Amino acid sequence: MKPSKVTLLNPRTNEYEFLGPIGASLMITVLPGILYLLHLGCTPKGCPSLELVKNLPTPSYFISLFTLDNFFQLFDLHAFLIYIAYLLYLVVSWYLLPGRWIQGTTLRDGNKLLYKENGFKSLVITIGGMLAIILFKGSDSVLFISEKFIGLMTASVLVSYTLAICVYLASFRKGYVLLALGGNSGNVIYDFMIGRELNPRIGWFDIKYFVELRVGIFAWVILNITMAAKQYDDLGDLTIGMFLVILFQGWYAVDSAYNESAVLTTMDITTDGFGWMLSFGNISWLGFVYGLQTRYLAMHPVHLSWLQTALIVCIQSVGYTIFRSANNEKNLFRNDPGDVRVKHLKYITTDAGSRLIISGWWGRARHINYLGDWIMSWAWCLPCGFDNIFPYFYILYFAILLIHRELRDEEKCRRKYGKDWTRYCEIVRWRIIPGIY
Ligand SMILES: NC(=O)C1=CN([C@@H]2O[C@H](COP(=O)(O)OP(=O)(O)OC[C@H]3O[C@@H](n4cnc5c(N)ncnc54)[C@H](OP(=O)(O)O)[C@@H]3O)[C@@H](O)[C@H]2O)C=CC1
Ligand SMILES: CC(C)=CCC[C@@H](C)[C@H]1CC=C2C3=C(CC[C@@]21C)[C@@]1(C)CC[C@H](O)C(C)(C)[C@@H]1CC3
Repeated sequence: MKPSKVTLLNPRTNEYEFLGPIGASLMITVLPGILYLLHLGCTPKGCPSLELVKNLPTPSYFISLFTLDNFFQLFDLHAFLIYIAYLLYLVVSWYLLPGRWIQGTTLRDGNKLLYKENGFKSLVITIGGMLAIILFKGSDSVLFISEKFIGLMTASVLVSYTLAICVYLASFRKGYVLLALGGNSGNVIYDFMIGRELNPRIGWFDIKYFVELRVGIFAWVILNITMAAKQYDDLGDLTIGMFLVILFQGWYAVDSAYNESAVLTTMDITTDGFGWMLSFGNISWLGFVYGLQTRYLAMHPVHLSWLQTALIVCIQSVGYTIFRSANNEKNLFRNDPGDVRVKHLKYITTDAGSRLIISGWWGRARHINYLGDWIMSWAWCLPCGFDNIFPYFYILYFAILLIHRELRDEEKCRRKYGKDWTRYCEIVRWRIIPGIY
């Protein structure tokens, strides 16, 4: 019998990533443990806390974290309701705020989806609202968020797992469903982790796009402002280190929202299904790990010298310049190669139709933008001083993420461009760090 169009569009694939079902099982169980370890292990009394040092995280210690008693200590109904109210706020602001409807890239079924672009407006209003509350009602008016940090984090974990389960189950509904090529292996654990449906939607509401650019990033910014308010409430002043971190990370978040349409060409939107990885990764990991430094500084203020401050500002400036100019160069070249700012760039044509830049930033390394992003992570961590390694976890995590992401992107491009990609790699030999890697 001739396979249906849907079957042809959703071929079964057994090429695993992330070490397949075993890797997926480890991610789904261990990463939440690391999330709690980072925050339960860092307290005002110590970071890591003496309790943690005594109970070194052996497997049995990890398992002991997941007892029902511990869960009910971590679960706070009031915090859960606050988090649900936060999600409702995000959905209502997406719905009510005006915004352009922009097209995504062409899907393999030939369709193009529309996305509402109003994230920047929504984030600016959210930041403005937070600052207005602190200005008019005092820094202590938002401290309930800091006091309920673990409860809010638990709420985010519950929401991320619930959302991933619901989207996974909905991907088996009757009718036409476009699956992610890498998320249709048939292995439940793996497909649940990597994401089975490519673009799960409720009407015009794109779940992946909304989660990718709102839930985690907005929580990150709100928690950072809250930690700064806590430090101000404790000290009567803000240390320069805290100021730098909330400025740099707030800038990164606003920059992401300002360049919202750029996310439509990332592999998360074009290739990956929406599963546990993007659900937990955005909602809980981005939301509660990316602000590790401000939570540390709220508990353990660090005073920087002007020379240290100047050095950190330089590092951020170098990182952001590489990050932003490299991303702009590619995005501009792809959208309008005749633009005066990019028409000088050299490129190679490919049988796939896209052009690959071989000069400028993209002639230095195949993912020079990742290098800029990682350099910025140093500027986010150095303000925490050198008394403790906890805040520097982000640098290690991010290096692993970007190296792995580059390998995934390389595989995607090799499949797409074939010999043209080999030719491109002979011209642009370095992956991320020119002359090194
Ligand atoms: N803070 C965080 O946690 C994270 C941040 N990021 C950041 O997001 C940004 C985007 O990264 P990412 O989503 O991985 O995608 P990239 O912006 O790196 O784009 C990769 C794609 O660009 C195209 N491309 C590759 N080489 C060339 C070239 N020489 N000329 C033209 N086009 C080229 C290919 O797509 P095509 O098929 O169109 O050719 C490739 O798949 C990065 O700056 C990264 O640092 C990313 C992940 C996590
Ligand atoms: C621990 C775990 C499950 C990791 C999953 C990885 C995710 C944390 C990241 C995968 C891709 C991401 C992107 C961003 C944040 C982190 C995750 C979700 C991003 C939204 C950050 C801001 C950038 O400007 C971006 C929009 C380009 C980026 C998109 C990818």
